Amino acid sequence: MITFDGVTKRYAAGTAAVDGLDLEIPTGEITVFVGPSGCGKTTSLRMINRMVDPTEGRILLDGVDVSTVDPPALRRGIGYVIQQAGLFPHRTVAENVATVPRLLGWDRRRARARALELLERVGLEAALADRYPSQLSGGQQQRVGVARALAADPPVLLLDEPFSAVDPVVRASLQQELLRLQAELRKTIVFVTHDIDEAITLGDRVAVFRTGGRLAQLDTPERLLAGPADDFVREFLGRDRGVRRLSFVPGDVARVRTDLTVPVTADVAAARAALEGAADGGAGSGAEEWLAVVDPGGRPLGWVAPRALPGAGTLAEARPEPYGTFVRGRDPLRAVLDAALLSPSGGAIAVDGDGRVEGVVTRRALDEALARVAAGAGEAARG
Ligand SMILES: Nc1ncnc2c1ncn2[C@@H]1O[C@H](COP(=O)(O)OP(=O)(O)OP(=O)(O)O)[C@@H](O)[C@H]1O
Repeated sequence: MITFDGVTKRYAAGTAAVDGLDLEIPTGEITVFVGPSGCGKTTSLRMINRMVDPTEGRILLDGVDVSTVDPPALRRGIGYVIQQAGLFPHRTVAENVATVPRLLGWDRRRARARALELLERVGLEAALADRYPSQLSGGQQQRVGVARALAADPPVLLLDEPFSAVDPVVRASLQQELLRLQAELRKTIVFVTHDIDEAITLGDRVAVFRTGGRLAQLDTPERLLAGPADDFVREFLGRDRGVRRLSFVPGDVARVRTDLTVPVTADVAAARAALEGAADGGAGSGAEEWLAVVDPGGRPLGWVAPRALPGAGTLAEARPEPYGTFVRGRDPLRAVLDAALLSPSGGAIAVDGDGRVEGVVTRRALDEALARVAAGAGEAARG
């Protein structure tokens, strides 16, 4: 755990870059510092590894005041990655990654083996190990930067806008890669960005800073989206806050019905009987619900409206309409909504991890789920 205890930083010019910061950063989680330019994110980050020392207050790392620790010793336990990766241009990729192990006295062979292992971990081919940084793409350089920071297996990682110099597609893949790595490594990560979407994607908790180096709100992404503390945070979170919040609500809050799925080989009379049965089953208005037609392998073929059922024969005579799917038990409610918006039925087809149909979320069930989420947002806002 990293604790900021009444931390203020004033540079010579006078005004505070960071002002009275109290903050706890839990072990094994990603905490993101986000806020507009100049709000003191980088200064706060650099006080953790003593690249900057506070004017007032203390920073504790697992209870130890970092001002009492010799900076080189402190930094051995803290990996650090900056924008543009900051690689040594005249050292190869493997030498860059092996820098800290070599400083720690590892022999050349062991340090190289560790470097190669880490390059693989961050998704780089071993063939890149003997190139120089200038021979890599921006995204590859950032991966090397992350590998280098991980080389001595430090418990803490400080990442200062590490992905901001790469294009959005590469950036999204680096973000996913970091989340995958973190699921394995469980480091204590402090990540600085000015991009609120990046903060929401990566953070277990997000600290929103306002200009003047003050903390505006510290919360989980979900709670931040549901209940911004004030107008500054609300503005900073930007548009689509309600829909974005659905990414944090499990899709399972929407009830899945199994009585509206019919195989394409079923005959129309049986399908009609299924609809009548659904109506009698207390679920309401079954006779008006659309049916999800599945192929013999259990995969979806599309929706059929009751009024579009053929007069006789099997459902193979019907013309299925477009559909969207979500993976039950995995995807968030946002994916259920998205799937529903791709379907003229207004409902979503639930599939398992192999794409086989498990049931459907009807329009009505989705409405009920959204209403519950909206009620929850009201509670979060009232606090
Ligand atoms: N070495 C320094 N000397 C004087 N002032 C500084 C120094 N470093 C930062 N500042 C000032 O402190 C304030 C906070 O800077 P900091 O770099 O921490 O902000 P930031 O939130 O990381 O901004 P950005 O997103 O633009 O990088 C700014 O007003 C900046 O001008």
